[in-house]
Amino acid sequence: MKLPQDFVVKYGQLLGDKSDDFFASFDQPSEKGFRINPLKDNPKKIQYSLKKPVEYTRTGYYGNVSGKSLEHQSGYVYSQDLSAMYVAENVTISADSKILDLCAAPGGKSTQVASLMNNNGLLVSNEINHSRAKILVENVERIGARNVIILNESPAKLENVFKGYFDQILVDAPCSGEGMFRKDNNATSYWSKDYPQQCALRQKEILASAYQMLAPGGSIVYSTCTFSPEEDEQIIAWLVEQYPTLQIQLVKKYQGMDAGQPGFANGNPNLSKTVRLWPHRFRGDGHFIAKLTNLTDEVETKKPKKKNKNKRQRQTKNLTDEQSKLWKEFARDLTSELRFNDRDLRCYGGHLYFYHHEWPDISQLKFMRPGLLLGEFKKKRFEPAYTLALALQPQEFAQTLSFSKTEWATYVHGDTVQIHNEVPNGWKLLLCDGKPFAFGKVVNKTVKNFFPKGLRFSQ
Ligand SMILES: C[S@@+](CC[C@H](N)C(=O)[O-])C[C@H]1O[C@@H](n2cnc3c(N)ncnc32)[C@H](O)[C@@H]1O
Repeated sequence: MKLPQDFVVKYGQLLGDKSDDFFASFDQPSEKGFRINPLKDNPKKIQYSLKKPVEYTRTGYYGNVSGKSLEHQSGYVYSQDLSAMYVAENVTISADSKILDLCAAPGGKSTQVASLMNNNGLLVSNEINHSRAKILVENVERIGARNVIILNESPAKLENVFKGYFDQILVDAPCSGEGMFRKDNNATSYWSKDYPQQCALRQKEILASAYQMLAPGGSIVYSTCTFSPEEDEQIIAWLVEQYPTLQIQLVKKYQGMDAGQPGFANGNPNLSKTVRLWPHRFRGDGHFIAKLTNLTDEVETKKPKKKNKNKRQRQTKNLTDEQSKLWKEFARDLTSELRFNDRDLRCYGGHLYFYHHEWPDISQLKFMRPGLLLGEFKKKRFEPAYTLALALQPQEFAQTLSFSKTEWATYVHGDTVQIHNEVPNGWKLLLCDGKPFAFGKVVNKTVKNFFPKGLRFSQ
């Protein structure tokens, strides 16, 4: 690979006699990894080999998964770089954790955190870029978590709502992406000598917002997929100088992982508690990870919320009597805990969501998914969402219908499926190999297709 000349000079100086190995690593293929999803029923019953677990993760394995497989479509597996999958392992998760993933698209880390939360607490997954936020929605919905809100906001806007709120904040920052050179040849074309410094300015702004949203005792996990000291050790050195209540925590180093280098910044010895995953020393594409805990016990008073009368407010209202009746009719086939109390149901523009009544008010923010999408009200009927199907275990819906792999392929392609035995008409949770993958509606031995149009694919 042709690396930018300034890059070669810079890392030649920083790495000395190790730099040849570093440069050579860009010509080696990336080794593949994937994670399984403990939110699913029988998460290990998949076609992929689980013989090679990734030792520094709870759910990671070496190997390649196909984006067109049943396991991928139904959210049982998620393909992820071997170094990227160590980041979320450093987020502390407890039963009622409030967690923010501030720079979340396409969703590698959000899906990992959500899959480890066991549907407890709250994950707010945010992405500033709208088209990337749509991809985030697709990826997060597939894993079937019930405790995720997906937003499309700038970090500064989030501060108005979430000041001092989160126990854990993940900042997987936009960066100069040097760890992407191997995968994406284009990544070298927008790299320049000054690029890391420009990225560092943006990272500081993002972290300043993150700090405002951190609860006393809470932690920030900061990561990049780049090697530049300006965006790694120097950012952490700046952060602890700027916010003295933050203390750098030790990130555990497994085989092939190196300590962050104090000499790459201001010499603060605590920087060696951070971790560097170099591509010539480790099997992934490369990452930097730091964890900092907020040792203050002061809770700043909330800023009063400014009301902007000209701003278009989304319509947020609870259910009409008719909507409530239609939902209850459908929910009879759900297990009792999933019938949801009215106070945990919200309707936005005809779409029904599960939104726990104790979650904060997000009506002034741009949201992509205000909670778990349950379905949509259409002229005097309720149509359950694909998202709900993926959030269910087979035993949680009374009406199921099992498909063969061929029938599954027909359905995800967008076609109807004929059935040969007597099955009562109505909504069915469709299963293949025991895995819920969509809702379908049986009408006189035909399963009408409700697979989302934008997600259809052929084998
Ligand atoms: C490294 S990527 C995140 C990858 C993601 N965490 C994952 O694991 O799939 C960084 C993200 O930050 C977003 N971003 C860019 N500028 C930002 C800003 N000023 N504030 C917050 N996020 C920003 C980018 O759109 C991008 O999606």
